[in-house]
Amino acid sequence: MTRPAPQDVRTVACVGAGVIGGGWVAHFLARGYAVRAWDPAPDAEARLRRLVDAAWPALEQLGLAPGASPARLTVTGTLEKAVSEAQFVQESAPEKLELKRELLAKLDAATPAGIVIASSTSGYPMTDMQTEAVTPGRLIVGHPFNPPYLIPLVEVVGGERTDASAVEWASRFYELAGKSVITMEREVPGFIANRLQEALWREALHMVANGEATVREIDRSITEGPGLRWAFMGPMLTFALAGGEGGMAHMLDHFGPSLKSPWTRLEAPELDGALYDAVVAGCADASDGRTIADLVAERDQGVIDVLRATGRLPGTGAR
Ligand SMILES: NC(=O)C1=CN([C@@H]2O[C@H](COP(=O)(O)OP(=O)(O)OC[C@H]3O[C@@H](n4cnc5c(N)ncnc54)[C@H](O)[C@@H]3O)[C@@H](O)[C@H]2O)C=CC1
Ligand SMILES: C[N+](C)(C)CC(=O)CC(=O)[O-]
Repeated sequence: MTRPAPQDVRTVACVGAGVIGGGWVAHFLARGYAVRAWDPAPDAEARLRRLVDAAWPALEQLGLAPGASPARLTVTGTLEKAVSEAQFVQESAPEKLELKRELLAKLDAATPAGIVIASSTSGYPMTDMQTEAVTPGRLIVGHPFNPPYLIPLVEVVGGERTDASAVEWASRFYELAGKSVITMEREVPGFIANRLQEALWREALHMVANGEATVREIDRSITEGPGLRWAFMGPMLTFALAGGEGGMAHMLDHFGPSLKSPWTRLEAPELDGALYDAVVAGCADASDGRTIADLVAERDQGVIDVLRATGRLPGTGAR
């Protein structure tokens, strides 16, 4: 067993370096880790370095750990080279179950014994992904939020064959790496936050499909409405306040019966060509000429402003 204490980790490997893998790379670099990354795409290194460069101004605003630098990123030519000296591995390959199964088995074979390997999956249970691994006890889900270098939350959960010690180790490691961790005691479909987001997203798609609301209206309904509260108070306590001095008990007495009103559709809509085109066109319209890079910069600044305003700028921690 070569698992270091979480506070002794110096080198992490990121396998799969797209939107989320790249975001993890930026996060770990900013936290002062040496990062070894591997991605099979021919243009992966250039893409990854562009992502890190674009994220760095935001990370500088948050405060870098001593010694943190993009120069501590090594992009390797093989998966084996990325993980051979890693003290933690974060997998962020495409969301395809068979691919994840094979990749996690490969990572398990190539990573030194005992080192914890986390998957960024948005929803596959680890039980379904760890089927091919020889030592599945060290495989966990560490589900981040985009961008991982700014959104604190990580949902951590193991599968049926995961050792409890790996879940505990990963939760502590992520905390030390500046994340806000929810450690789940058992596998739940969609984890917690994604299950909530998916419900909202499903209803948004129904409204676009039925011409009930535009993409722009849907986004504004959140940013000018409930989203302002959700940045610092979740939906439960927010609704407790809807009950006035009677709190949640009065809220339930008052509005509980309307839970049965047919406001929501529950079944996902068919993502047919018309809905696909309407959502893509609606987003282009709502972008008002801003490029994806413009929107990333705007989002990053917005998240930093909210974290600062609510007193939640993370400490940088020393390595
Ligand atoms: N995009 C998002 O908002 C979020 C995504 N996730 C999860 O993160 C994971 C990655 O998603 P994205 O970064 O969005 O996808 P992406 O498409 O941006 O990146 C995937 C990367 O994996 C690489 N890749 C392809 N085959 C591979 C293999 N066999 N081994 C290693 N790398 C391989 C691709 O070249 C690509 O660079 C998925 O499991 C996804 O569910 C989690 C949270 C949020
Ligand atoms: C769209 N998504 C399901 C991949 C999103 C996530 O998994 C988390 C996030 O960043 O909102």
